[in-house]
Amino acid sequence: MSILEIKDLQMRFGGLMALADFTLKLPPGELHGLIGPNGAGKTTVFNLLSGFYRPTAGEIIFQGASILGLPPQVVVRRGIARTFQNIKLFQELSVLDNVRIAFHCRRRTHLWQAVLRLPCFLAEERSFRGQSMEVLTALQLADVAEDKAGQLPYGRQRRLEIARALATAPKLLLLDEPAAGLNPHESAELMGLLLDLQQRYNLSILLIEHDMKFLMPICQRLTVLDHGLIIAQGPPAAVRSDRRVIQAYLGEDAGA
Ligand SMILES: Nc1ncnc2c1ncn2[C@@H]1O[C@H](COP(=O)(O)OP(=O)(O)OP(=O)(O)O)[C@@H](O)[C@H]1O
Repeated sequence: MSILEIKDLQMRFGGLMALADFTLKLPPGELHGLIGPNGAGKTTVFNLLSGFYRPTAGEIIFQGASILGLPPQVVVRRGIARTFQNIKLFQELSVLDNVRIAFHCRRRTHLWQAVLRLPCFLAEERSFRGQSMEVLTALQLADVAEDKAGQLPYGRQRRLEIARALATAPKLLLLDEPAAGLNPHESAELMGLLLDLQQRYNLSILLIEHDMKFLMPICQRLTVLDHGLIIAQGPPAAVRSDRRVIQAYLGEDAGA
């Protein structure tokens, strides 16, 4: 069974068809790449999956149930977490607190229990702190847990965004250009780290990335969008040699 099934998804903004007939079945544990030129509709797919937009047509089934029309905070609790193209951290808070905040959506104790500092609240806090440190360790950020997020080098801020998404205990992780702004060495390191996370947390991952070089070796399959339409879907080798992909997206880099 697929963990995610998207059927004929459509998003229209006034007269602009940003996405049409988008269909994808994602098996559990797949790392799936989403590529295409600027404005092709990639981020729109993420906004639809995470509840930021409501589609004008189509269906999204996640773990056997429709998530259509659910608001973002409910979608997160169902098990879909995302990162953004532009980093959205709490710059003034510590690295650890940025991750601890994300545990909020898993909190079982109530505000009045926090105010009275009841044992159940304190135990939950301790558990969240421990789990946050585990996530930071997985992202190789434990050594900077007490530093301000805004003072981290750019590459580490990108990793912190992923750590924060992981803290919501997702089954499906949506990563919007996680390697944007990284140098080739940092990008390669990040892709290796993503493979580790996929195994460690048993994740399905949908990953938007512009640089095909990094995507090809780590993805099981790819979907290529152009002007809101899927022009190819399949294993990297097949997609790479698809004539429409070469024309629309890869151009002269296809053989590189
Ligand atoms: N909220 C919106 N209102 C109007 N048009 C939008 C909105 N969001 C996206 N679009 C349009 O939909 C199309 C697809 O945009 P989208 O951001 O999904 O592309 P993308 O493939 O992620 O591009 P990029 O690689 O540049 O991030 C674009 O033409 C964009 O201008």
